[in-house]
Amino acid sequence: MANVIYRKSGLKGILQIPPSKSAAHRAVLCAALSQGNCEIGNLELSDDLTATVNAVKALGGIVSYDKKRKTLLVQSADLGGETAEIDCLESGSTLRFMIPVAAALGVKTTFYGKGRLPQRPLGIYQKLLPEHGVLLQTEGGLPLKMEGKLHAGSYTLPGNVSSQFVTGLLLALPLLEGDSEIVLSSELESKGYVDLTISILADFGVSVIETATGWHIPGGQKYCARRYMVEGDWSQAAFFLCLAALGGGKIQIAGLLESSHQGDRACVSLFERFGLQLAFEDGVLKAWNPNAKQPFGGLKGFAIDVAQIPDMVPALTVCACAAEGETKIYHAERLRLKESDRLAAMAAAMNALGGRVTETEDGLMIKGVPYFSGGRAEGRNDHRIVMALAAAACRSSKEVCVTDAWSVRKSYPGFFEDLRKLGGIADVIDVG
Ligand SMILES: O=C(O)C1=C[C@@H](OP(=O)(O)O)[C@@H](O)[C@H](O)C1
Ligand SMILES: C=C(OP(=O)(O)O)C(=O)O
Repeated sequence: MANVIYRKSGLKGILQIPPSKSAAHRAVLCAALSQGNCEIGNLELSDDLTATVNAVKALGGIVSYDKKRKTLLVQSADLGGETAEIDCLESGSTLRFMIPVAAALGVKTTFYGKGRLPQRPLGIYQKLLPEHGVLLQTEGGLPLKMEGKLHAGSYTLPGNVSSQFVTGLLLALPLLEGDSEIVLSSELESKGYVDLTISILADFGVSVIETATGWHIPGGQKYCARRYMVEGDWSQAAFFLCLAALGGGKIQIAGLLESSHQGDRACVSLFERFGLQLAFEDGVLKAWNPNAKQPFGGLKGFAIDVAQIPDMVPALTVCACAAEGETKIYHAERLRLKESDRLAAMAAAMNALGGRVTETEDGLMIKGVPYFSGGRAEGRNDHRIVMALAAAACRSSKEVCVTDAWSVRKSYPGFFEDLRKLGGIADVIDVG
């Protein structure tokens, strides 16, 4: 167990944003399912990515990581086998992507996980997979035992529980003999993640056709091996935009794709709306707040619909706490089902640091305060909570102490180091 102590400091400089965890999960699976050798460049082994790489190995994949070149080599191998054990650690993506993939390969698999993963929803697969030839057995959550081979057909599911079910099916169904349909019975949320899936599938030669209610997926397709470079992570960029908004110094972020399919690139317009200055020049996103010394840093609150961008909420909440007036964050129900209940976690953390946040059924109501007191907040073993709270130190009279520091390894192992490179103070203290 470790705490991180964030202290106020001048932040400025340039940082290389880490590769997108979401894009990397997809690229690793597409590469593993292809016939041939693939190199995936710009890949970092966060804990979540490690879970997906180990899942591929459990299904017979031959994978090696060159740390120096940040490159994963996925050698040609037929995935499959009779049985497998897959430990998804705390990664919802790994679990929800691997279930249909292993089912399409007909591998009798037991899935494990830890932290909050066993409580995160799986009901959609528990209903859909038995309708298509696959038996799922659990005494509640994980471990989950799966047996049978997935059949092509029509898959009807709601779009507002987790887009990861749609992505899992989109990865698996092209492997089946016949054609399949995915039919959405309610509007799709987190749509950007599905767009990202479809674009990476296309990069590996797999096509799906959008229909009025979902997608038509031709069966019998082959994933084509290729060299792939993972783009930068927009969800991680948001923490640095928040730091620029509250801290004032110019932060430059390299490695982001302006035309990305990641829905979280919406952080640009959202932080701009708060009052942050932003410019994308020569592939570098530059962010600064010339009014940082004014009361509320010249930032103003507003209402934000986060149905498509759930991972933005922790960073947006910290910024809103420092912005004048009220900010309403809504359509955020699914945040209660992530690594922590992120609505409860952010409300408790910011209130402990001197913010004014109230939980609503589907989000948060935030009243801005000119300064925070600082103090101690619970990270709740949630990487995005721990990273978001770094920015609170820019406006706090005392230091900000956050528990569960190393949860950042789930998606961004180098977060504290990158923060320090910009002049930030983040001291990690082992507390046994
Ligand atoms: O597909 C993905 O890579 C992800 C989808 C999102 O989940 P939901 O679709 O459950 O919102 C997001 O929160 C998660 O961090 C990554
Ligand atoms: C919720 C997240 O990931 P996952 O669903 O893959 O665990 C996340 O990275 O914030």
